Amino acid sequence: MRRHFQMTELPQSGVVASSGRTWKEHRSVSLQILRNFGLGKNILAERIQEEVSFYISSLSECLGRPTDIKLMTTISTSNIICSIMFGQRFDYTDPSLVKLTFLVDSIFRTFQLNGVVNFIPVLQYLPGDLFHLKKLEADVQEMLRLLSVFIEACRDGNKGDNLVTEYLQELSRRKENGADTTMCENGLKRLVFDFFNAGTEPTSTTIDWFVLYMLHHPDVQKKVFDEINEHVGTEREPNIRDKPNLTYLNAAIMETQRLASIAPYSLVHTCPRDVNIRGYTIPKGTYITPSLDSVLHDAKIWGNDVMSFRPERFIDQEGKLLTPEQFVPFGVGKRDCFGESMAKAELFLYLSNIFQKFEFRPTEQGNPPPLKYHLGVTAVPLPYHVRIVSRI
Ligand code: HEM
Repeated sequence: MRRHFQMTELPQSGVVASSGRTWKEHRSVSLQILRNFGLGKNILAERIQEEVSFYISSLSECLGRPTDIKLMTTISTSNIICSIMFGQRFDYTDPSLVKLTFLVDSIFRTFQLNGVVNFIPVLQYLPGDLFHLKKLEADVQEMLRLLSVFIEACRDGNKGDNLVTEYLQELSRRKENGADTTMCENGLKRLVFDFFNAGTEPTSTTIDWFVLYMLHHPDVQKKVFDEINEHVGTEREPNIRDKPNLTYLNAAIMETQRLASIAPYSLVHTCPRDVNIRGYTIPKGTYITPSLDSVLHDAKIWGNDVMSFRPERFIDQEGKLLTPEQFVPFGVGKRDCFGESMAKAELFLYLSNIFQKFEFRPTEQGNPPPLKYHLGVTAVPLPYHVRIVSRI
């Protein structure tokens, strides 16, 4: 179960923060819709690949000069989720998309900070905005307003495959059949809000961390490129069918997810009933904050070099990729990440394509930016600049 957030404007539905019947129905309907669009198949990969081409063009415009790639990356990953939800992608300078991207960043930054208000609700009545609750409310309202415009634009039905139209059609079908459903207009709004946030920021932040680690480990960056060069070459773009052959890149992505541990406290759960674990009773309704860090950074699992960046730990002696069960960046159990397979396809396609075409260097030779981060819902590297050099 999820906990109930102290938010006034956000409909209590969708997938991320709902529980019980509402969660079950919204998760399964969404999964069905995304499967019809090709989740887990190459059709979705082709949509991602198309967006990656636009991203590469954008990076190409920044060659040679110090560049902060974060905004571009977030806009690009949000475009993939837009194409799924609304059946269209947007130009990187589209004012609504740029605004939405800033709002995602702001919401992820402030959500964890004001979490304390959920544990001690009386704090929300303190004067001022110490826990940024008012700011969060304003950001959420603005995001809902902008997303509602995109939702409305889907109602005329000429946007191609999209989640909004499919949801509305399924809702009508269930109503016509007299089904007892939790689906409703507010449920759609909340679903779109959930997917826009969850589907944009963690992927973009992982790419941001990967590039940062490559600045610190040029030897790893070289091996990533050499592997791409050997198995794909530079004449064609890497595609999803290359994934099984690029073992070192896959391992470097996993090592980034392990070490950066971008969702260190996952999402808060609520205990659905009294549970007894090793002699301790956890009463029904207790908030549970899973610590993914405690697994991803456990020296007993990963060895004494647990805090070093070493992709080889995910490769066995025969050169095959290892996926230990303790590799849990997407959470575990029934409420694990809904978008795991999509995120894995995105990370592979973005990173194989950009590291095939570019070398990323620190702006000051031998002096990479610090591995420091801001902790909100996710751990986001502090803004940094890179110098992008073309390999082709
Ligand atoms: C590298 C990228 C990503 C990471 C590291 C990540 C990680 C996570 C984590 C840790 C959770 C919480 C699991 C729990 O509560 O136990 C989660 C939930 C979720 N994620 Fe992701 N995620 C990523 C990308 C995505 C994408 C691309 C989507 C696209 C739709 C997505 C959609 C969701 C949703 C809807 C939930 C809530 C699931 C539920 O409550 O049933 N995520 N994710």
